[in-house]
Amino acid sequence: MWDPQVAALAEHFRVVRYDTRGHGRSPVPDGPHSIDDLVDDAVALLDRLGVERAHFVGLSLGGMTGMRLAAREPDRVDRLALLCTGAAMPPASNWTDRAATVRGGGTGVIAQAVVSRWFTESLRGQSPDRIASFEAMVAATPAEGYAGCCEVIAEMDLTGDLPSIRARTLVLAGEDDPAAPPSMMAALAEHIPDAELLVVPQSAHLANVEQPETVTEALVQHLTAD
Ligand SMILES: O=C(O)CC1=CCC(=O)O1
Repeated sequence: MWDPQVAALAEHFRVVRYDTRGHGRSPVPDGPHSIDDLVDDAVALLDRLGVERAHFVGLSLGGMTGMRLAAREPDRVDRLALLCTGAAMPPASNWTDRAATVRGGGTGVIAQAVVSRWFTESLRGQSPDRIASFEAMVAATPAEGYAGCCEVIAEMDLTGDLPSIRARTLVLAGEDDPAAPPSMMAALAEHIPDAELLVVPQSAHLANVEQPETVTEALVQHLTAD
């Protein structure tokens, strides 16, 4: 997911990417899981790598992990970048219904609908092969891993954490993101004390993929600024 940014970030930083539990090449532990479990995973990874303090960049569920990490473990987070995410995503039934659907039929049955919210209609029309590769990625995600993370979002409300985030924070929204619209992102920027909001035009939920130059430049600027 971060392929478009990694080379530019690696010019400045040691870059570590990881798959959230239940996704990609990470294990699918028994649930139920909570946002604190996802934070425990991030802290365990930092500990394993001997990293005391890091910048954290997260999109969607990764951003939720970043918010909770920065609020719960303020000494471990230097700067924070939150992309296309929210402190809560009600109603919970959207997520518990989705969990039930994938447990019943696998992630393949939702792949097309999910990815249709990740990119604008314009990109979907121009790059069907790219869209197909993201649909394949969703369809390859273990059903239990995906469902367990849907339940994390269903249960999660980080609204009370926002004022205690000390990290300087970039809040980056996709202008056309139906999942985390700019109004939701503006609320994050309003309640996190040292936050700046950037709305990226012509992008939906995966703004970093659809507008890679704009997002990479914003991240490098945010993470390297004095
Ligand atoms: O895939 C989606 O439906 C969009 C989304 C919102 C939060 C999240 O983790 O994914």
